[in-house]
Amino acid sequence: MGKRGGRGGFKRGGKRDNRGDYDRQPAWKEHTAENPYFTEYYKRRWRATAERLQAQNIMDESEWTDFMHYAKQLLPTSFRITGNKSTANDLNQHIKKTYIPFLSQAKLDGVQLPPPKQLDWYPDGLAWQLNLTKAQIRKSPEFKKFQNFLVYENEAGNISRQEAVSMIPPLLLKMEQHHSAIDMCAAPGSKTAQLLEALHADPSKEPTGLVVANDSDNKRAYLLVHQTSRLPSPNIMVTNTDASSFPNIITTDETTGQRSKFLFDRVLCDVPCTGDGTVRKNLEIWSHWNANNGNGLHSSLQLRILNRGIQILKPGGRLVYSTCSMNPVENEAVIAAALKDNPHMTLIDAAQELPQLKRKEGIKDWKVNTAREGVEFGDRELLLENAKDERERDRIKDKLPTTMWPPSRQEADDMALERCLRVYSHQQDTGSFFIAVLEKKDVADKKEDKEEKKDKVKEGVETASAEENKEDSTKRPLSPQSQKDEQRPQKKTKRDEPSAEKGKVQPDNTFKEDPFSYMDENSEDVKSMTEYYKLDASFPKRNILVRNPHQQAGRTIYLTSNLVRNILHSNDYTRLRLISSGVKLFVKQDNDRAFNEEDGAVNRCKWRVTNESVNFVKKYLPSKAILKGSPDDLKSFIENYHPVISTIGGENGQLKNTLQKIQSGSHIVEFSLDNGENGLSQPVYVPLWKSKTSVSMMVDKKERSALSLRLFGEDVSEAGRKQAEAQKQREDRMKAAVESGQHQAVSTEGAKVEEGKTEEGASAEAAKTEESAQPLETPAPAPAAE
Ligand SMILES: C[S@@+](CC[C@H](N)C(=O)[O-])C[C@H]1O[C@@H](n2cnc3c(N)ncnc32)[C@H](O)[C@@H]1O
Repeated sequence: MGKRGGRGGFKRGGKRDNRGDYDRQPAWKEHTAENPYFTEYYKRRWRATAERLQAQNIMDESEWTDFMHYAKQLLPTSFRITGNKSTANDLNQHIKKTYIPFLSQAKLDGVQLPPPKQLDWYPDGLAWQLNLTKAQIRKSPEFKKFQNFLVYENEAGNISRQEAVSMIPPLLLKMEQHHSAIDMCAAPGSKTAQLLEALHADPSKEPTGLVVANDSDNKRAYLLVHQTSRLPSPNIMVTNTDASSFPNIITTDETTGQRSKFLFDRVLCDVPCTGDGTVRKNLEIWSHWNANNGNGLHSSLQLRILNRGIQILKPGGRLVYSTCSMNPVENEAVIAAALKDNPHMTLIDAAQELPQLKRKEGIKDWKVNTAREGVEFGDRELLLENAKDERERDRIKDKLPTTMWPPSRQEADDMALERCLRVYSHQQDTGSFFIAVLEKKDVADKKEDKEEKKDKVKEGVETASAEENKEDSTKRPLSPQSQKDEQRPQKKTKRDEPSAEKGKVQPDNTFKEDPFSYMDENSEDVKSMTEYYKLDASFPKRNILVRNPHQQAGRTIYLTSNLVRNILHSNDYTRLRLISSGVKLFVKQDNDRAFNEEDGAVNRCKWRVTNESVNFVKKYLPSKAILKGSPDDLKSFIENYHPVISTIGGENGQLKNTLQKIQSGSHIVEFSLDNGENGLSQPVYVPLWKSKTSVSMMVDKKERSALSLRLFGEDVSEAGRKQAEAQKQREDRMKAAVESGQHQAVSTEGAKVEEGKTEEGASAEAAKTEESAQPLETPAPAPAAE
């Protein structure tokens, strides 16, 4: 989160100097939900002159106790139902019909436990909150079952654990299927997932938009590759750059060949922040919190990222800036500075959007912690006046730019800073969050704006607009005023080098990704794929991507959208620091000996459809090329990884007859599974690999288990059986230990295992390795009999 450690130097009880209290912050007691500096910063309790009663004035005095009460409670779990609209509504109905009734009866020690509740402000009721402790869940058989269901569905990518308030920014971005969006600071990717869902909301339409998920941290960028693969999309690009100098993207008009700068319809700046809105989840923030951290982030990163976001936003486009901090220096101050510098940007009144969401208005006045300069809430001009020499003056200018201070009341009113949204923990039992929704005036508005400005200039109200001169320079991220004030050199990035400015690509030796190239649509490999699968002529053959410079099919073949293809043709991927794009389309299946040696096979094709691409590929197949299966058939595939064909679906299985007749290789099966309650009203499509006498369903084990749970009420898969066995063994061990008087030691161990299971979620995702990011689609080995 870009948090910085507090500066050392002043120990608790150490020598006092004149620098004020905030800078004396000691290494506070580990993980105590208290921090007097936090309280003093947001609400002063002492020296209670009327003006100082609340240092930042972020909420009414009367609310503070309530706020602190919630801030000290652990955060309830919240989750969203993911996927397109119809599958998400299905699963939501399943939760309501299958789980809520019996969870509403659940009691612990005779006391009724609160069932999960829908977040009333979230569209279509697709987000839920569960307010129980881990221990309560563990002890309640009903909730334990529900927890198990959540874990499986989360792993299968059908639900996503996400902090409730973190769901707000993408909703306010109003992403549609034709929009191109960039998530500038995207990892671990929960908001990117929401953008992708919006892009694919209507499964009957092929989206023309784009989602670029960017993060400057290399490891976290790979986490994005994993996270975005949960919602496979040909319209995704994952990049690994510093958002404050995000490179210009070029696109080429296919008819005229004209190259132009690409701008986004939607920009999300969910910037690194001090994170004090997440204290209910990240307890360590209580001990590390320090007002200086917010000061440091304001100009070094947050404002620079926002300014770059504004530069790459299309006129008429929408931008959301958000932080999980309550600090006005990281919030309204950044927005005010950006608005001053970009008169073509306006704050949108989002009062009517998400009407059920309780929120407070943005603030127009705040104070800046200047304790390091010896005055607690100092005035910048006075500090500069009192500086003892030029060096100190330069340091103050550098550390405390003017943009940190509030604009004049008139300016704040003109900017309508009250339109920013502040959401606090006590309002609806969540974390705290800050969101600002901005819009870039479109061309028509701009004309009006210019006219208006001319009039103003005539009237002598304003001098020429900075907007006309606004260039897309990564070297001028701060406002003209602050530039003038600061006269300090900006940190240089590689892209700031003169040759980069002239369009020459600087070799970046730190970037080691394999190249991206598109296959020749007339190549033998592409022909073999299209002929074998009988792909419709509308299949976008020219968008088949490979990861080598030779346009040759490697082990994995990807599919991208037209727009991604255009971008990849028009830009050097190393300049964009592109690390992945598109959806995994086919994987080479070349280790099935029986298949390779099979006699008489026509159009033998070694490219098998992946589970990620099955829903795209099936749209281009003639309907008779899609096999049909029943719930019994599916059960055979879930129970056994490589069932022998003759055993599939029991005695009356239809699918086995078809499988016995068709040639070996990759096939797609449609399962109609709706029983009115399982939340599977849409057919489920899965890829199969048929070998000589056996078949494998190429679906990873987590998804098998989730399907099994929905269909049969239990996990009948091999993995599920093993897990159940392990659980039973643990319980037996615990029982034995209790009997032999070692209860304490073993139950702790048991609890740890359970916790590990229940903690699978956004934060646990972060720890996942690349290995686990790979789907567990192991190619079917030829059965022993073959
Ligand atoms: C608040 S988190 C983003 C959370 C994310 N939007 C989500 O909802 O899952 C901030 C992210 O910004 C990244 N970051 C920090 N500095 C950055 C920069 N200069 N450019 C791009 N990303 C940056 C961090 O690595 C971190 O992943």
